[in-house]
Amino acid sequence: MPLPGASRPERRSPPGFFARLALSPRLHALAERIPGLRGHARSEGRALFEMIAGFVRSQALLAVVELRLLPILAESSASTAQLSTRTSVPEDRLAILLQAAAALKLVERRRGLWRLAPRGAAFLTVPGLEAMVRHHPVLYRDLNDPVAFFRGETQPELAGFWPYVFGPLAETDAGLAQRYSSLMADSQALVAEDTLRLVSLSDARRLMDVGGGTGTFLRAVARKCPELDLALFDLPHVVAAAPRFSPRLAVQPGDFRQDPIPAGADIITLVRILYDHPDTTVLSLLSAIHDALPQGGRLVISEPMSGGARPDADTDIYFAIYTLAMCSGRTRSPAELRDMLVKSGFSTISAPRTRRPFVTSVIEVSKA
Ligand SMILES: C[S@@+](CC[C@H](N)C(=O)[O-])C[C@H]1O[C@@H](n2cnc3c(N)ncnc32)[C@H](O)[C@@H]1O
Repeated sequence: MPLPGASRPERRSPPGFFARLALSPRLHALAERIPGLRGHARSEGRALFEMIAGFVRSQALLAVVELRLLPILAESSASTAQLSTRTSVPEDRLAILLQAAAALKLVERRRGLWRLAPRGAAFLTVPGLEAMVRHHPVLYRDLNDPVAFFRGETQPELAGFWPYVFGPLAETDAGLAQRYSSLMADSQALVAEDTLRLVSLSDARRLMDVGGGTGTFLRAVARKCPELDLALFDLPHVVAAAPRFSPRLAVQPGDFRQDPIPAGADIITLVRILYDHPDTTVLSLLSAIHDALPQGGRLVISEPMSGGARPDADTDIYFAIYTLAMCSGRTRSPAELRDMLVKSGFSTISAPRTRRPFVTSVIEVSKA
């Protein structure tokens, strides 16, 4: 029996059965000769290569976006020489980028001319994608030394980025604030669409969106439920820029880290809010929302969530590492959120629902 204070031997267990098999080079050679296993081995090989080379894809995409190749091709098809003139990229180097873009299925080549492919057209059409790609160099720089990053030895630029965009400093750089508020508003379209398909508002009377920015989500709510009274709660300098788009909209400036959440709504939404904040802030915000809701009132949490016990390739890589770089919040699993909701007084908590985990997942709770 270990003495008090003595360090316990670490529990170690060997890799699982399939991992042990995969560690055997002989099995790899054998797998190539057995039809059923051959397909599996090759798709695993491809998955490994995609993982290794993923950063080059993202940077090729960034070049395509920054050079505005897709909007140019949306106007009309063009030769490599014509595109070289428009982008000031030497023809031989641009040919390599265009070939990569074709491999990404963003563009395609017909009779010597490049044209927009359906995926490239979708990229241009889905709101927020272009702005999202264009803000990624910040995260890319933060991950330049990933070991130091995970050891916590770096000072990520992203940690100052969003506070700068939304914080008081933004008042001195309106252009930057506008650009990234637009990114939030643009990317909100998909989040709102999925959230409103997953949540019924038929019995609601007044909905308050806490941290609702300039009201993009509420505008989507108003389109779906024109009879609903709406309230927008966000920091004073953020709501100052919110268009008063409906006589049913009440704007309620406040700071949820120090002000109470105003009462009066029977449904409160938190859309892409909790993952920006540490556990202490989240717990006090959830308790304040519990206080503000009437009996039977509902809280809807909508944001990308970790897969928890079943890791999710989109949220547990992109969102979890993004929020780690922000140094303020974290991407939580539904089980973690459920624990925090219980601690905040909520008891009836729905199972998480999602249409596309990389867009958002929704948890609904009601006050008993
Ligand atoms: C990630 S944005 C999400 C905006 C919007 N809900 C959406 O999904 O597009 C976070 C929002 O929370 C607001 N916010 C951050 N801290 C806040 C606080 N202490 N009190 C009120 N709002 C806050 C920000 O101003 C910003 O509008």
